[in-house]
Amino acid sequence: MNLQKAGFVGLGLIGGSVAKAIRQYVPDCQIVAFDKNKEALALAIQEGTINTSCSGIDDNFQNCDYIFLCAPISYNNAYLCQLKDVITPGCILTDVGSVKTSIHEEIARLGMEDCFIGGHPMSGSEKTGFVNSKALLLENAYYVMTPTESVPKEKVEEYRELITLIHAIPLILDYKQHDFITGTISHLPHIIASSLVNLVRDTDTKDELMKNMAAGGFKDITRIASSSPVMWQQICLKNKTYISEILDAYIHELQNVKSSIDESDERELYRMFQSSRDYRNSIPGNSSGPIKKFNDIYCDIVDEAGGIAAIATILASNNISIKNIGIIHNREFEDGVLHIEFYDHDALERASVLLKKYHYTVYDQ
Ligand SMILES: NC(=O)C1=CN([C@@H]2O[C@H](COP(=O)(O)OP(=O)(O)OC[C@H]3O[C@@H](n4cnc5c(N)ncnc54)[C@H](O)[C@@H]3O)[C@@H](O)[C@H]2O)C=CC1
Ligand SMILES: O=C(O)C(=O)Cc1ccc(O)cc1
Repeated sequence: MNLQKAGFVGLGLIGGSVAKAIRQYVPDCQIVAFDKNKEALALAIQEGTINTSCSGIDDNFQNCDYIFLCAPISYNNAYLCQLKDVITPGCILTDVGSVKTSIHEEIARLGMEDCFIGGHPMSGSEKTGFVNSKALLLENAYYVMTPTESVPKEKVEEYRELITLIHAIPLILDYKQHDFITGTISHLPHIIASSLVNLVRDTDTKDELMKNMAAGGFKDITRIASSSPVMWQQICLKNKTYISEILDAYIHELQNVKSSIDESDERELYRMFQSSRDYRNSIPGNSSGPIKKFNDIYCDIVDEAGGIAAIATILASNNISIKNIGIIHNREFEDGVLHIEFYDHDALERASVLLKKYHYTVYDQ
């Protein structure tokens, strides 16, 4: 894999995170970027993430090995026409959009299939903007690739290597299959979260008792309702057919629950909660997915000086060596958590038992 120059159109949460990951793992790579937000570009230059800040899709984008489209979906699609005149032979054009069918259709319409591999990192958060971007966002997350039929196989392999290099997990899917899957596991949950929040707002008492009494369950399943409205508006519009189909299936599911409640069907209600609990518990702790064995644990720590040192001391005094340690923030641990990597699985298991004994909350992978 030879990555000398990468271009970014849109340098927000996801574009910024991919650019930072490339900067971290391919430090000599030249990175050029255009974003309509000049502050994001200025910050990216100041932090050393990018080398060149562009005022549009101009000649700076020539000779890129990869160009990443990381703006909201409809802008990515609209920029393809301009990019067609700028990209150099051999350049791979990719995007990070949450929906893939519309960009594949536009690529086909413009006859650009030879250079396009759709992309979608299955990680993110409800936050937006370059300021919130970080290379770690992509770590251990699935990164879906949707190559066209005609893009050279060696280009797909090179892209796969790049994704692995930035510590994400490549997964090749057909773009339609991608849209059906993400419609179910990502787009529907966002719609449910937002509509539930709106239901509470619309039925709350004058003194906002519901809002103030809302407990963990409500907060857990509605965190994503704080996401970018423009992004989710576009996702719903671009994945309209699948989302509509999936909503029908979900409404049917809700109607079944309602019937069970109306009919006081004890057995059916128990079956529903039992089967959902079993399936939910079978989802790996690392929700990004693959059953890949990591020697890592995540541990809550008190936010005060000496918190990390206390843990390091407990481990060291029990002859457990740490390979890597640091605080991370991602979509699973939004408030921050201590990530500890060990050299082997035995060390991980001993550390987990030990830290629990000291009353730390430990999340095993
Ligand atoms: N937020 C998330 O959790 C995830 C988002 N995505 C996809 O990533 C893409 C970007 O989303 P985020 O990074 O989250 O949003 P963001 O709002 O953090 O970043 C978008 C960036 O694009 C720029 N932008 C907007 N319109 C533009 C235009 N016309 N020309 C140039 N730049 C423009 C904005 O200034 C901003 O810096 C979307 O297509 C979304 O579907 C993919 C995975 C996860
Ligand atoms: O924050 C979360 O839980 C998310 O679901 C993030 C997310 C949002 C959009 C995507 O296309 C992929 C991931």
